[in-house]
Amino acid sequence: MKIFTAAQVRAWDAATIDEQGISSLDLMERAAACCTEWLLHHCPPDAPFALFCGRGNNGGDGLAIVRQLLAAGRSVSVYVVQPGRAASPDFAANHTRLAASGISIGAVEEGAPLPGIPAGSVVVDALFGAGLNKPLEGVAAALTVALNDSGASIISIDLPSGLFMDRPSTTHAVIRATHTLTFGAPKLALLLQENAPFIGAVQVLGIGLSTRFAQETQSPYFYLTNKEAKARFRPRPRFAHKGSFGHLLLAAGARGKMGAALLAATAAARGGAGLLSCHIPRCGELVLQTALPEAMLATDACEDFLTELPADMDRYDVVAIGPGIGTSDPVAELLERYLQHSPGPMVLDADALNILAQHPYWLLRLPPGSILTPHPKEFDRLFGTHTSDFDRIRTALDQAAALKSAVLLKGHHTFVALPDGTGAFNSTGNPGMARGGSGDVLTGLLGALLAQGYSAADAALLGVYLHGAAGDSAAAAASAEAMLPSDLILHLGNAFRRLY
Ligand SMILES: NC(=O)C1=CN([C@@H]2O[C@H](COP(=O)(O)OP(=O)(O)OC[C@H]3O[C@@H](n4cnc5c(N)ncnc54)[C@H](OP(=O)(O)O)[C@@H]3O)[C@@H](O)[C@H]2O)[C@@H](O)CC1
Ligand SMILES: Nc1ncnc2c1ncn2[C@@H]1O[C@H](COP(=O)(O)OP(=O)(O)O)[C@@H](O)[C@H]1O
Ligand SMILES: [K+]
Repeated sequence: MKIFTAAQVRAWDAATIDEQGISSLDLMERAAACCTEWLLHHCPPDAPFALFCGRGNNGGDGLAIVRQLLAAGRSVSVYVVQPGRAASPDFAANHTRLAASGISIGAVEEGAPLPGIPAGSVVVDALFGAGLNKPLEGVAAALTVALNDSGASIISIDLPSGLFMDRPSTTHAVIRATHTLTFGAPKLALLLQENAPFIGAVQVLGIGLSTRFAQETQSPYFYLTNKEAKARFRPRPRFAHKGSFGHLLLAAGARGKMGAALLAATAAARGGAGLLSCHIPRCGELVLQTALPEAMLATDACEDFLTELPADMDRYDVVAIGPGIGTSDPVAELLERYLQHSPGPMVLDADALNILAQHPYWLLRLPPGSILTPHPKEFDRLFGTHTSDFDRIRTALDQAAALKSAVLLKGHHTFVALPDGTGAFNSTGNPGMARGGSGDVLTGLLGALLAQGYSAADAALLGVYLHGAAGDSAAAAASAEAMLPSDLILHLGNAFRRLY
């Protein structure tokens, strides 16, 4: 599913109107009907609604929703911000239709007291949507702050008012929605970690926008859903043998951090690598051999941490390195040797990324076709401080192209920057995965997918999707509260089955 810019969203509406021979007012009615249906199904049956409308088409949606809620027999109050000022034609048409019903339409005016919100009301925010072109100020900003402070549930139509679609919004007043009902496809701003305080739970409402426009219009960003993951998945051929699926070398662990190595190794084994060898310090030998008999060991001479390259590096196809290795000087020197001698693409995670942050020019040695898996802190250590996620995703795309590798930015909607200049936001995963160890599982899985011959782009997209899907399966079984990162590994089978 593609993610469009504000200009493309406007063009999408226009193409739909043109293609379907309908008026923009008809499309507004359809969008409003989808919102009304959602509200009727998801809000308490006896809750009164309080709608706050701007004077653009977002406000027009709001007025149409009011009319539809009234027709459904619900109690509704409605306010328009500065109603005497210029309005869009479709707003005006809906205003006339609503006024004809006899309902009193309140006004929110500069300098006048703001309307009170009866306890238990559901607030619907239809102030501004995709047309926002400057930060909220004056009465709109004051109303936004008051609605946020009211404690009421707020359902935002299309976007939380005050949130820009494709640039940062963190320094001015923005509605803090409980739910955002957005039209057609998720918008860029709704996928970024920095906007988490504003967007609440996002619901994408299909309002029958043109599929032809969506297919034909280019966008650098897409939403990684089951469809995109399935398109990249290759089932194991019936006559395959273990040599068909590559040999992964996983370099992980140090004293006290062997859990990270075990999680990554088990995920690599379940992720489908044909052969798995683990380069671990001596202290981990017994636990690895006992807990994961499927793994071969390339045990380091050092008891407590990794110090030397395993012999015969050519035996391996892919190297995954980082979970739990520490950042001491000997380990850093070893990472440099790994970068020099890796026989194929690499997955770099955790401490490997922190070491690289200290030696950024080592990145030049990264084999093309590799995958870097930073979370936002590791990302900033590696590529410099960023003040916004919009900048981070741009840097990720630049780095992916320069390194000819995939660069992740992990989070609720992990961003996968691909070497071809496009990037995907993941649709799977849940807060039960916000635990130490979840990232180690991803590293093992990505290594296994690379070992099986997937390109960096396909491995990164599939790995991130499967990891989140395993998380969703684990949460369904054990709850987001009680699930463990090791449950992700047990549920990888369910995740793979979603791709059949
Ligand atoms: N047929 C369609 O297209 C459909 C559209 N749909 C709906 O339309 C929404 C987009 O509507 P929209 O383009 O009219 O913009 P909207 O967000 O209502 O803003 C209104 C105007 O406010 C102004 N303004 C901007 N920032 C401001 C600020 N900070 N403070 C004060 N004023 C500010 C600015 O006008 P300006 O001031 O620049 O003259 C802007 O034009 C979309 O999100 C969806 O809900 C659906 O019905 C589906 C069919
Ligand atoms: N709220 C969340 N929603 C979805 N996925 C999440 C969430 N929190 C964490 N994750 C996922 O869990 C993993 C955590 O990785 P990381 O931060 O490296 O942790 P660690 O290496 O300590 O386990 C990432 O893949 C991330 O996308
Ligand atoms: K809105």
